[in-house]
Amino acid sequence: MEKITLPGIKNLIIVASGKGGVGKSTVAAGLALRLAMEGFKTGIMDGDIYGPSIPTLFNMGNQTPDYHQEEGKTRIVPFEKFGIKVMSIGFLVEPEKAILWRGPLASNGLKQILTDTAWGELDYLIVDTPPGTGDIHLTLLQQFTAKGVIMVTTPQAVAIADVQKAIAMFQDPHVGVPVMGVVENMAWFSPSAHPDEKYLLFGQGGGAKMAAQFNIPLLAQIPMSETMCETCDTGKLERLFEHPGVKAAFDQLVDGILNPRMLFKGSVKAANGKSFLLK
Ligand SMILES: Nc1ncnc2c1ncn2[C@@H]1O[C@H](COP(=O)(O)OP(=O)(O)OP(=O)(O)O)[C@@H](O)[C@H]1O
Repeated sequence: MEKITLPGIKNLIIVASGKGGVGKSTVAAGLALRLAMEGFKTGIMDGDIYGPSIPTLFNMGNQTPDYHQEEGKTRIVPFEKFGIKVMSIGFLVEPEKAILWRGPLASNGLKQILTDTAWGELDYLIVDTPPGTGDIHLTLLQQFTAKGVIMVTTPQAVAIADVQKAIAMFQDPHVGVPVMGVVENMAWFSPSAHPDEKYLLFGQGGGAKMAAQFNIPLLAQIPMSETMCETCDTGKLERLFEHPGVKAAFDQLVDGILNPRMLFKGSVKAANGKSFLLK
């Protein structure tokens, strides 16, 4: 099947997780914000049809976008906040209605919003997806040209097991989109008043072990902090990087996306998914 390349969009990155509630939307929003701070033209598309959280994270609930005509076609005008173009399925469909969408209706809905939004020229479009590996992921991966998928997990064994299943699907030759790496969120608790302290609430090493298993980079380990939860739930995204540990983790994530990363001794994996040996 011929893949759709969204005109004007240089890199489409999909953020996925095996399990719900691991912080996928927070990672997608933080990544978009960090890329925009780096000077990249950035957009975020909330494709989490069954629980769109981007409007909350960006403090933009209950807004309805405008439409305009472009070359004879009706286009949805994305919102803009923190220099990021923002679109969410939550701006267009009432959550109670979206939850009833199944299979092709859900995938076609997302496909239409992605293609009908007037994104303009973007260096990066970050797409937040529902948890798991459903029709929406298959549509995105099989029908759109994407740079790759970032997998978000928490360190616990139950979360890791679900992510393993998801990575196996993304790496299937019929899907064929590179998994750019793993982000371990809530890797440890680090109180805002004592950001140097680390409390390993959910164990240690889960993300690293999984990255090694699939030979993909561990892009970042994001600490859990009480202010991060409040920042996100009250839409104060601009304060996300006040915690030095959180800032360092997002710096590392962006670095891992922009530059090839060391994987194991002697081998390097580029963000395009190709591995090569270091001489
Ligand atoms: N590192 C963190 N520290 C503290 N709280 C966090 C962290 N990451 C995420 N959270 C909080 O956890 C909750 C779930 O995060 P989020 O909505 O990003 O998860 P999700 O995986 O996208 O969920 P869903 O399955 O609903 O799509 C939110 O309240 C968020 O603020």
